[in-house]
Amino acid sequence: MTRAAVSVQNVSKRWTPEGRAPVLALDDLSFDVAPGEFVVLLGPSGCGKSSLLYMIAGLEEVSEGRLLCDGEAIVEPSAERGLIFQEASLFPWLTIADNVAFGLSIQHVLPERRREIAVETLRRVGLGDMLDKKPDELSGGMRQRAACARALAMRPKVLMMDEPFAALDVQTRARMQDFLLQIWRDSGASILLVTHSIDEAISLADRVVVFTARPGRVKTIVPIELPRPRQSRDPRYHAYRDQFADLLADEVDRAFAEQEVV
Ligand SMILES: Nc1ncnc2c1ncn2[C@@H]1O[C@H](COP(=O)(O)OP(=O)(O)OP(=O)(O)O)[C@@H](O)[C@H]1O
Repeated sequence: MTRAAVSVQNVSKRWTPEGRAPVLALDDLSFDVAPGEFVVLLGPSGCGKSSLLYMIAGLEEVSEGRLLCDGEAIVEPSAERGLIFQEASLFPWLTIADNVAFGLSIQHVLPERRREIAVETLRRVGLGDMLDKKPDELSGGMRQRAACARALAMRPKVLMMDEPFAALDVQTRARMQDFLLQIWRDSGASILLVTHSIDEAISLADRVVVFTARPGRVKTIVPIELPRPRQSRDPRYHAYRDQFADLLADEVDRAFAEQEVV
């Protein structure tokens, strides 16, 4: 049997904000991500999606349960598990090529090889002409592609993305989704992507993990059985859209109700 790229086993996360009562963000979550699988996490605001990514990235500890990457317990950050945020977190004082090369220096790649890998990866994401530009000279979509290049250069087994396209306009977002599917196929990495967008989930995912309102639990896991590229005109696409809208409606109501009580 193939080992899961990521295995989430009965994971709970409790945050204890200073001077306030503990918050149970995630409660007894279990699911696996297969090697090369594209999994989307969908759920109402505050249900713990980002918390889960931080824990898989090794930036936060689980309160209970176990997290494994390729059969090994996750105890700290690793180049095997890249994390990309909504706003590309590039160093503004470094060129795009140096931003990509910087991650490789942490991996102890020899300096001459770093530049080569950076150039090669930036070409793959269509930024071969932008090597010596600084991040603020690029558009939002280009900065996100540079952030993808920085993560991909490390050859991660798992690429995690926290609402990576939420700040982009509709057209750029659609192009970035196509771009992401292309690099996903090329790299063979597993992807775990958080989104609030039902359409993004249907366009991208092999499987969608739907979370309940906080504390986040797995409400259901829906495989998207549509050929790629996915056509929003397809009646089956509409059926998925209705299914997710119904699944989320109850949870969003619950999340609001809780906020009103607080
Ligand atoms: N560093 C932290 N310290 C304390 N509480 C936190 C921390 N990070 C998250 N939380 C709390 O955990 C809960 C889940 O937050 P999280 O950001 O993981 O949810 P989310 O599903 O990603 O939300 P959104 O979709 O709005 O980004 C929230 O109640 C949040 O306030």
